[in-house]
Amino acid sequence: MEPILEIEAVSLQFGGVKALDDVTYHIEKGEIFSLIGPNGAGKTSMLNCISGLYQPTSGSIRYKGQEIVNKKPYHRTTLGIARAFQNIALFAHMSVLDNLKLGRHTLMNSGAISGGMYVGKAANEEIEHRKKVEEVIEFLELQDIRHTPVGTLPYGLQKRVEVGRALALGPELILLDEPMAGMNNSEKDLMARFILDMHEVMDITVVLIEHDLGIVMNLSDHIAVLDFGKRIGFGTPEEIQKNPDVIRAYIGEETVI
Ligand SMILES: Nc1ncnc2c1ncn2[C@@H]1O[C@H](COP(=O)(O)OP(=O)(O)OP(=O)(O)O)[C@@H](O)[C@H]1O
Repeated sequence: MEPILEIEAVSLQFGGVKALDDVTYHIEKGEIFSLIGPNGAGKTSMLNCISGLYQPTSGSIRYKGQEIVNKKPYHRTTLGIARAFQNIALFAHMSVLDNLKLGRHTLMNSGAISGGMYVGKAANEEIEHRKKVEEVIEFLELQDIRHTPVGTLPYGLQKRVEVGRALALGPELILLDEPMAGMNNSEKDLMARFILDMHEVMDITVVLIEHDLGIVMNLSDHIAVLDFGKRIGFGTPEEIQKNPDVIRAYIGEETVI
């Protein structure tokens, strides 16, 4: 298996706080990879470094062999990296369909002027956008709510649309920050199935932050564990469950690994 993402010696400092401290691991193409760790361990900071929201203080992030650490977030999106946020980043008054369409705006090549000059090219782009959005609506079973304003939907469905917004970008690598937070068990099971299908049917590499360790152990091919910004574990679910540093880090947490 070839790595799709290589994180090497990444550190991120906020004043006196080391959010990430010399973290190294890699993610293989086509796998489901989870980032776990106690609260404040640096998981979201790591996703922010991968998506380009934060610039690491030092270290390297290579995507398909290419250094991306200095690339802007939208550039990373065009390379195939999409992100669903922990706190839903949708337009509440707009419909599900419009939120998904808007997500694809970053990928539009034909601006207003070029769109006017090259009608054919713009029209083709529009058809391509619609096709992708419809594919996501079908995949995430959003048909019945396609015209519903997102703000009126129950929380679990809003989370699903948030994942859909990232999926509509047609990524090769999707970053999911707690996509099941606040969901009941049946909603969690459904989201787990969508994640498995993203990987099996759509061939997307998935990076997941999730607090429910049962789900993490069931879904993941590999896991990296962070604690106080440091990598304290990296391996298969079986290896992680036996890792004494990981067990120690979780003592005091309510969860049993
Ligand atoms: N923009 C920021 N400014 C200052 N400190 C920050 C910033 N972002 C994160 N931190 C700090 O970095 C550390 C890691 O935070 P981060 O949110 O990455 O952890 P986490 O593992 O995602 O936590 P949780 O599970 O609670 O979401 C924390 O001490 C946090 O306060």
